Parts: sequence; structure tokens; C-alpha cells
Amino acid sequence: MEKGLKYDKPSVMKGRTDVNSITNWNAPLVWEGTFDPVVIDSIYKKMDPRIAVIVFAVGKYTRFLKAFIETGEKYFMVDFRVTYYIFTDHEDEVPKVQLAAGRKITILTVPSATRWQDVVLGRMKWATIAIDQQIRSEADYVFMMDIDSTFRYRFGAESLSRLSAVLHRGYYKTPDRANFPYERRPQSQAYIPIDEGDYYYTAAVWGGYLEDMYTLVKYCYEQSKIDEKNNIEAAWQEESHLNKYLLYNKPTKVLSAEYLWCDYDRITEDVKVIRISQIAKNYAEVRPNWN
Ligand SMILES: CC(=O)N[C@H]1[C@@H](OP(=O)(O)OP(=O)(O)OC[C@H]2O[C@@H](n3ccc(=O)[nH]c3=O)[C@H](O)[C@@H]2O)O[C@H](CO)[C@H](O)[C@@H]1O
Ligand SMILES: [Mn+2]
Repeated sequence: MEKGLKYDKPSVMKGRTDVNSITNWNAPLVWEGTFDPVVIDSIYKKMDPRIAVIVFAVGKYTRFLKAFIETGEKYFMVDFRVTYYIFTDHEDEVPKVQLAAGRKITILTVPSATRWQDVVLGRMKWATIAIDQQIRSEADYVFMMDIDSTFRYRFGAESLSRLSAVLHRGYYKTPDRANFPYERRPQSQAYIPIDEGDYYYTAAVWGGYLEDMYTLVKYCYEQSKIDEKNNIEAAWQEESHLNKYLLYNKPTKVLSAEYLWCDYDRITEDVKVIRISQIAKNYAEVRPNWN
């Protein structure tokens, strides 16, 4: 980081005591109050990484693009180089948003779908192909995100690592791993035995080094293809495969539920800020099929 930078002296004794801020494999578990944004930004600015955000807006989900990008410009990796890769079947519905310097939008066309499950799983296929053909030469870090989200507070370089995953807000306090909604049928590639598991991660926000993300996205794609051949679809689609992978290949950073909350859940004591909030949506209205 740069010489002469002014910031509060870090303490050995003081810090968050209401939550655990380290995993049992010694990876940071990131909460507000566990990092100094000035120090973090200065460290990462030196590398000036190119950050890719991969989002899908297929069918009626294009309505979420405007708020996602506009709030992203306010809170996501401010002052860093960001490209939003928008995968859509309605190019004409991608809004024109004024972006800060060093930031841009790239539109990629994907087919429409009749089942939402095909869209959420299809993300793994199209992202694998796009990283291979294009993004690999344009980015250092990649994030995969749901589009039905708005940024509300800093989502910055403290989230960067080789592989960073976010605790699902609905399960981060679940005491018993048997209650995680992992895939429990041994016939599926995403199967996790009842007595295994660390955390339950959301598939709505995850990121890391381009090559590590490529490996994981491709893994989810390939596992779901095997499932398809065996006529089975994992309980929570790519989220189930993601959780299986992260159990046996531990993430290098775990981001607290601050990184993905939602508009309709009560905020808990330990969540001091909400960085992304999922928008309340009418599933029946936006999805092409119901179940
Ligand atoms: C908070 C959380 O854990 N979210 C997960 C949950 O999300 P959700 O219930 O929030 O799923 P969702 O409807 O937002 O779908 C996931 C994403 O796929 C895209 N999309 C989906 C349908 C469609 O017709 N068009 C379209 O573009 C869009 O980017 C959307 O944000 O379950 C999904 C599949 O089981 C994914 O695992 C999500 O990551
Ligand atoms: Mn969503």
C-alpha cells in the first residue's frame, strides 16, 4: 500500500466480539468492523484489478437491470475497473446508464427459456463459454450475481480473494448442519451426507480469481449435465453444486450475510449494514413457469 496513508491504528485486543470473524480453516469471515476500507482499498488499488460482474437478465428479469447497475455505480468497487457482463435475450431492454470512468457494460446474447430452472442452471453453461472465449483476457476477478438485487452500502475490495462465498442469510445461524438445504439424494452429483457441511452459501453472489471461478462455474455446469443425464435436478440447482464444491474446496474468504440480505427479512442485531438487498418480487409474475 502507499506510504504516508492515514488510518486508525489496528488493535490486537479490540474488534468484533459478537460474531466469529474467522473460519476453522483460518479464512477471514468478513463483517462490518473487521476491516478498514482505507487500508483495504489502498492494498488492492496497487494491483488495480479488472473486475467482471456476470449477471443474467432473461425474459422479464430485464426490469431489474437499471437499479442493479445504478446502485452498483454507487456502491460496488467504487474507483475500481468494473465490467458488467449482461447476458440477456432482450438486448434492446438493457438500459443506458451513465457509468464512472474505467467502467463499462458488455452485452452477450443468450436464448430465451421456458423454465426458470433452465435459466439459473444455464448461467453456468453460458458463463463457462463466455469466460473461455472472452472474459479470460479482460478480467482478473469475476463475480456471479443475481440481477434481482440492489446495492445499498459499500461492497468493496474487502470481498476479493481467490474464492469468496457469501453466507445465505436464511441459514447463517443454523446450529445443526443437518438442517442445511443441501442436496440429500445420493443419486445427484450435488449430494452431501447429513453429517457433513460447514455453512450454507448463496448462489446469488460469489466471486474470486478468474481461473478459480472458471473452474467452479464449469464444475457446476458439468455436474448438472451429469444430473440431467440421470434425470435428476439438484434441490437448489447450481446453488446445490456450489455448496458441494465449497465443502471440499474451502473458500479463501467467507462473506457475512451483509453481502446479500433481502428487502423482506427483518434485520438481525449482528448485521450492521446491508450491502446488497434482494428485491421483493412476485415470482409468478416474473418467472416463465411456476414450479
Ligand atoms: C438468495 C439466493 O440464494 N438466491 C438463489 C435462489 O434465488 P431466487 O429465488 O432469488 O432466484 P431468481 O428468481 O432470482 O433467479 C436467479 C437469477 O437467474 C436469472 N433469471 C432467472 C429466471 C428468469 O426467468 N430469468 C433470469 O434472468 C436472474 O439473474 C435471477 O436473479 O435460487 C436460485 C435457483 O435455485 C439461485 O440459486 C439463486 O442464486
Ligand atoms: Mn434472486
